[in-house]
Amino acid sequence: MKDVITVATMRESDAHTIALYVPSRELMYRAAMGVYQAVNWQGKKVAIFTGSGNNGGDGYALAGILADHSVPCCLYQVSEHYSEDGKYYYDQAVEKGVERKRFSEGEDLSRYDILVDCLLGTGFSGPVRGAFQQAIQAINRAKAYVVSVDINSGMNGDTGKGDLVVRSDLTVTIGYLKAGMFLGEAVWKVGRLVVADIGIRLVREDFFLATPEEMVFPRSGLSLQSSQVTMMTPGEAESVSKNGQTIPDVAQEIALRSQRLVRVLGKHSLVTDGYRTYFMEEGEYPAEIASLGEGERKE
Ligand SMILES: NC(=O)C1=CN([C@@H]2O[C@H](COP(=O)(O)OP(=O)(O)OC[C@H]3O[C@@H](n4cnc5c(N)ncnc54)[C@H](O)[C@@H]3O)[C@@H](O)[C@H]2O)[C@@H](O)CC1
Ligand SMILES: [K+]
Repeated sequence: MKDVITVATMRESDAHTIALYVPSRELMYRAAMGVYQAVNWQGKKVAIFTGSGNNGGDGYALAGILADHSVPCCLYQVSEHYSEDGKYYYDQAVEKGVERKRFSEGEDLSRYDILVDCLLGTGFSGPVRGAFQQAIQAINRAKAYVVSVDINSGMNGDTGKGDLVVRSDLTVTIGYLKAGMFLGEAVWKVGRLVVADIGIRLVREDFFLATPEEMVFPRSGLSLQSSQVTMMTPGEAESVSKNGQTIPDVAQEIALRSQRLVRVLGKHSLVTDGYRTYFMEEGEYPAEIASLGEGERKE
């Protein structure tokens, strides 16, 4: 079972891990290494777009790792500000001779094979401001393969919403899957999704991505083992409604994104096939689900 968490949980878990277990600089290096390992960079021309926070810092650390592996890359800085750890890895990248540019509108990006989006991560809120708007537009216009780090820039990590959002071919999310990646418009913005495990200790669990074997209906013992079923969200109604969504909304959207059945556990359970959402009293299950076939009944 994989955890799917909110931005608040991610940020609290980051802080908890840094306070007790792993220095933040080490976590940033691990994040960048996770991105490095998720992509085949050899022979590619790479541009990394960096913002002002630690998401930008991941980009600076990645630039250093690429330099160590003789992959040419250019840093496009969209802000002149750095986080503390970001500045550390920026200085390292400079020492390693990485090319750097201030991003300006109308930049010709046609020579790059891969664009890396390190503009905005879990610290993003509100509408995209200033030069970040032009940078997101430029990334989305380009023909290159786009890799978003942690969260597609401009996307709300809890709701999947955003007026101006990077469209990625691959999103390497740091630590844990974020709920917004399965909701709303995220369906159209996130290509492939992978998780880079960097050793973050979770402070709480919000949602789960479950294996089919974990989808056993009470009383009947019906187990949905078909490949159609992998997602389960026992998220608390309270935390879901913070995003202005009802539980059926959340389940339905996650189902649409994942093309899987979704079950929200609780006193009343809920199952959706991506088109319709079924409410169930404890111990019940809808006839449509039951008719999935004998072969799918648990022995
Ligand atoms: N130490 C940690 O907490 C770790 C953080 N990591 C990375 O750091 C990210 C979080 O870093 P931060 O908390 O610094 O936040 P971000 O880097 O996501 O963004 C914060 C920056 O964006 C700016 N910003 C916020 N909203 C904006 C808007 N609407 N328009 C334009 N600019 C806006 C803020 O002024 C701030 O400078 C994660 O997504 C992840 O990529 C990873 O390196 C792992 C460790
Ligand atoms: K990003």
